Amino acid sequence: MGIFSKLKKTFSGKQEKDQDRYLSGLDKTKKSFSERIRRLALGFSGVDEEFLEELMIVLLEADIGIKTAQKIVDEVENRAMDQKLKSFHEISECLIEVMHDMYCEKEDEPFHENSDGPTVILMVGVNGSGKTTTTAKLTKQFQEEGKSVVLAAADTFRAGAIDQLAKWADKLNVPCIKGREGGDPSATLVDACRYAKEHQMDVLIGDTAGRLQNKANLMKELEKMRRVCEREIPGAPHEVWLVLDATTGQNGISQAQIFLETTNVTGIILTKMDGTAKGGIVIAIRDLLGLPVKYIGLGEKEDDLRPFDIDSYLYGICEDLLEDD
Ligand SMILES: Nc1nc2c(ncn2[C@@H]2O[C@H](COP(=O)(O)OP(=O)(O)OP(=O)(O)O)[C@@H](O)[C@H]2O)c(=O)[nH]1
Repeated sequence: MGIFSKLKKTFSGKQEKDQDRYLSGLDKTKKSFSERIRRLALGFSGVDEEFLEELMIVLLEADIGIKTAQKIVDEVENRAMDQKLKSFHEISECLIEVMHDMYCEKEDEPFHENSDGPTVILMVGVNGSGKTTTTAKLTKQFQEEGKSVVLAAADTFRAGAIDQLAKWADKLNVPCIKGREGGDPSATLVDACRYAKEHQMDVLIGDTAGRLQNKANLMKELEKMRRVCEREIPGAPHEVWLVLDATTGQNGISQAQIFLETTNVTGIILTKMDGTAKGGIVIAIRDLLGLPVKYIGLGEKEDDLRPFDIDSYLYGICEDLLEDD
């Protein structure tokens, strides 16, 4: 069964709330991606140089990035030759299949849950990427799984960041360990780890500052945070999630690379997917950074976060093309 039939079988007609949010959150990407692919169909007369060039442009417009886009184009060309694909429908299905296979090439590690005490998650990323909002959204998700959560407002750098997280904590009714503005974020994390152990919390989420002004400083700060967490709770931090703003496109990938060079990131959370037509960045992240996209942010409310799933994502961006089937 081809990927189009598989996606249709899995998702068509499903009216669940979760899936609706996934689809509406990807609406901008879907509209522009499907529209551009359909435009490609107009002048299609086979997989020739002109077609491959146009396909490359479509992928770049979706923010897949030049390296990854080139790989996809080459692979579509190879498969089209090997499998003697002729019609535009076959080619567009092959394209989605190549994107799927590229994402699935690497296996995802499951959530590193600490079976022996609180699971510590550190949120890292540049200012404004959505760390604080995502921390709140994650809190809600863990609460829905029946887990207790404590927050650590370890962004002691940005004025107002502590209050912002504390407000979310009030709203979600979870404890929040607050640092002092301008204070040492590691000290806040130590307090939070101790609180989590003492109160037998399931999850501790640490919202950190996103300073990128100097790689050496960032490295030092992140290393210290890891060290103090590990000292308080062996194996912590169990996850370090890098929050990236999808609307910053390829720029976001460069930022990510700096974080990857400075600390052991275990996953990506891509925010503001609802605000961009360039959702192809998911594929570029996977290809260039090798990291799984754990969650995607699809809005500003606490419910607007979904675990990333490659099939739902591909269905979300190519749903209109399936109708052409
Ligand atoms: N549309 C949309 N907006 C989002 C999403 N995630 C976060 N935002 C908004 O992005 C803005 C920045 O989010 P914050 O959570 O404050 O970002 P931050 O990384 O904590 O920022 P600093 O505290 O400055 O480091 C806020 O206005 C959020 O409401 C999302 O998935 N979709």
